[in-house]
Amino acid sequence: MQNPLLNPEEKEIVLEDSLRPESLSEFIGQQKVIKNLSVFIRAAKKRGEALDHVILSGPPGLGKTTLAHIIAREMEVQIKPTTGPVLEKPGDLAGLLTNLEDGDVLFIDEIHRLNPIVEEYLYSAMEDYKLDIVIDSGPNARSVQIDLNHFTLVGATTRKGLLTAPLRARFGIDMRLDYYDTELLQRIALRTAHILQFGITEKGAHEIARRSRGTPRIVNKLLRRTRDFAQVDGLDAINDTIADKALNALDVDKNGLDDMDVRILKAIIENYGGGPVGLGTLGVAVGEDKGTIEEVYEPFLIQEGFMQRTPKGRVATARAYQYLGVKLPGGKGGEGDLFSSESGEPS
Ligand SMILES: Nc1ncnc2c1ncn2[C@@H]1O[C@H](COP(=O)(O)OP(=O)(O)OP(=O)(O)O)[C@@H](O)[C@H]1O
Repeated sequence: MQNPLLNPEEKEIVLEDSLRPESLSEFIGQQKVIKNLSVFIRAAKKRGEALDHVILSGPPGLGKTTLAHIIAREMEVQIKPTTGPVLEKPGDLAGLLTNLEDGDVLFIDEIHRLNPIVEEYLYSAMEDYKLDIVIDSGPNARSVQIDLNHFTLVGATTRKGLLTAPLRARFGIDMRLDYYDTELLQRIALRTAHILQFGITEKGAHEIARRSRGTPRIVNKLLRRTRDFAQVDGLDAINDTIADKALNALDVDKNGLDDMDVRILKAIIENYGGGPVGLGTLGVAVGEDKGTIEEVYEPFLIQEGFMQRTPKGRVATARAYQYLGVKLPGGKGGEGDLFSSESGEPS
C-alpha cells in the first residue's frame, strides 16, 4: 500500500523503483552490455578491487539507473545516488566522496550537467582517489589533499556527446544502452503485470510493447494506464482489445508515436518543406524544449526511419511523408501513391 502523503511525482518514483530488476540475471535485454558487465564485475570481485568507473549512455527510460543499482548489488557494496545539477559546488562533491566506503558506487545521473568546476575535482578523485580541496580564500587560501576510499563512479547520461574529453577518458567501462525490440518489451510487460498482480495475455503484452517506443519505462507506464481501462471495463486481465482501446485513448498510435512526435514531423514537412531545419527553430515551432527534442523524440524518430540528421539540420524521410499521407516533393509518396500505408494512420 502506498503512502497517501506522497505527491504524484513521488508515487511515480516509488512505483518505478518497485519495478526495477535487481540482478543482472533479472535484467531483460541489452545482452551484450549485461554479458560484459558480468565479466568485469566478477573479475573485480576476484581481485578484491573496486570496479572500474562506468559510463552508461542512451535515451531516457532504458535502464541506466536500474543498471547502476544492479552494479552495486552485484558488487555487494552501497550505492550513493545523486544527479549532476545537484552538485553545485566542489564541497557538495567532497561531502559525498569522503563518505564512500571501499568499493562503494557513487551514481551520478545526468552527469553531462555537472558544473565544470565540480567536474575538475572529479578528475583526480577518479584517477588517483585523491581530492585536492582549497580551503579559505585570499592570502589564507591553501590546498589540502584528502585520500579517498577506492570507489566506483557510475555516470549516466542521455547526451554522451556533451561530456568533456577528460571526463570521458576517465571511465574505463563505457556502455551504451539501445532501444529494445518488441519481443523484449513484451517480456518486460509480462514481468511488470506479474509484479502488479494483474492478468495480461501474450497479445495484450505485445500490443503494449510494440507501441512503447522501444522503452521499458513507457511499457510500464502504458501498462498501468491500460490496467485502469481494463478495471473500469470489469476485466481482470489486459488483452489486445483493451490495450488498443487504452492506447488510442492516450493518443499513442500504432507505431508508438505520440502527439509530439507527430507534431515534429508535421512541422518539418508542413512548415519547412521537409527540412533541413535547425533544432532550435523546430523547438519553437512545436512548443517543446530543444534539448528534450534532441534527447527524447529525435533518437526514436531517427531509429524508426522518420527523420534524418544532416549537417544542415533535421530532414523528414520518405517514411514520414508516407506516414502523414503527404506527397513527397519529388512526386512520390502520400496517400494512394507508390507507398502503401503499412505504418498506420496519422493521428
Ligand atoms: N531491462 C529491463 N527490464 C525490466 N525493466 C526495466 C528494464 N530496463 C528498465 N526497466 C524499467 O524501466 C523503468 C525506467 O528505468 P530506469 O529508471 O533505469 O531508466 P533510465 O535509463 O535510468 O532513465 P533516465 O535516463 O530517465 O534516468 C524502471 O522502472 C525499470 O524497472
